Amino acid sequence: MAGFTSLTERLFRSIKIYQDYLHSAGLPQPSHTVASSDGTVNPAPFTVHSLPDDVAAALEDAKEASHELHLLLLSPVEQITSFVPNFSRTLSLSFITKYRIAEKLAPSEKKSFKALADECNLDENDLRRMLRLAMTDHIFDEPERNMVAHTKASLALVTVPNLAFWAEGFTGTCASMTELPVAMGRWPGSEKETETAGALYRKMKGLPESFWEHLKLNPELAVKFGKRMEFISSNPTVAVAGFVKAYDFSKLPPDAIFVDVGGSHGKAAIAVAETHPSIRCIVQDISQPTINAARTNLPAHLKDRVEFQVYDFWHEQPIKGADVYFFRWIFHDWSDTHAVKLLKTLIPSLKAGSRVVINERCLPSHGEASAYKQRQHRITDLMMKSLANAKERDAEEWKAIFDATDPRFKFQPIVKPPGLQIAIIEAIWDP
Ligand SMILES: C[S@@+](CC[C@H](N)C(=O)[O-])C[C@H]1O[C@@H](n2cnc3c(N)ncnc32)[C@H](O)[C@@H]1O
Repeated sequence: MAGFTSLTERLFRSIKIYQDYLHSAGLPQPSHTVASSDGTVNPAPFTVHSLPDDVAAALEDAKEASHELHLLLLSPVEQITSFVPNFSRTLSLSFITKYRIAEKLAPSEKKSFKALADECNLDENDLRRMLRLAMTDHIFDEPERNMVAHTKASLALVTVPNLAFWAEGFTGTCASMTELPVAMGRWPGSEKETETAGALYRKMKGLPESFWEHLKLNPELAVKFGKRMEFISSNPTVAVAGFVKAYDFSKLPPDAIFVDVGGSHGKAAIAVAETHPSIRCIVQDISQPTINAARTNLPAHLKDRVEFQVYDFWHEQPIKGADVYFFRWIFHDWSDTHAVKLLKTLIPSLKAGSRVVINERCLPSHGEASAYKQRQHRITDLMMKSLANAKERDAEEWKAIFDATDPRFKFQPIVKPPGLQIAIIEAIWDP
């Protein structure tokens, strides 16, 4: 664990690199204030500017050092008590997204709490109290008493595609996650998707206990879920482009067959086909409407090389002898027992040398990453637990599910491309 002085020096050094770059590139210094030119869609919502690699690394380093420094500045008691505000802050975001408050305000407009409350059919005092809490995170501003204006963060809820859907869903998931301690005590080690924090929460609301059942019965939620996934995929540290760049395609025959299992709209397959002109891709998904939409939206020049197929991955894999069976964000939705079952459905279709390639998180092992770098992995892991008794896995757990399925799977070294949150996990079939 780094000490106070070294963290301060790191912070000073990395901020200087970032500031010098902004200065030399003629870019504005960081601020929360909406500039007159703001209000347009930011094509790269996760970064304010597109930065050279070394400057992006310095910025990341500054975030990490300031996070650790902040924790060192708190007393041990404050470290504990600061958890309460952390949780409450999600409530104001939940309120803002539920009532679409950000959309009611133009980029450079000032509007009274009263006018906003009237537009949302809410009580003025309730709205003021929630927004004033959000303002402590610089989400909205009160430039003069009782008047509300956008900050860059509140405006992002309007201009960044699907961010508001993601925030609404995420704050809802946080609410159901509060049942985790109860669920873990009631059903220790359960792998059933109906014995979860989410199930307890949904039951209280009279909804189906299984998340997947809930999604199936609620088309409106399914659409929102798709939008949230799209937002998550727009994060460059998890985007499919990162996989395409990092995976060594030279290992495959030039005319390889690449099956994107549970591939949704086929983003991964399309990216592979675009960059590798002789690879043929098949996208499989259980959802007929998803496959229909994906077919309609496929760029015309890929029609010969990207096919779509409705398929339920709990049944035997219909594409025999493919070179790659690719799974992105599939295994983390399922417990270990299910993961083994899923791998077994592939076995009758594998040829010698077929590869199972998984593009998901690989949790850091002990001492591998700082607390700051671990946090998002740990949150996602518990989110999957609360959703369906599913999980994120570390390197040992990934190997264990292949070993438990069949010793003919030869597990390969896991690749963790620098700057990406998601890893490449691979096993080769060796009969
Ligand atoms: C978390 S999304 C991942 C989508 C895609 N791989 C990606 O990276 O964006 C899970 C996908 O699995 C699909 N799915 C769920 N159960 C399935 C099943 N039994 N068979 C095939 N696909 C399934 C869903 O329809 C959804 O598109």
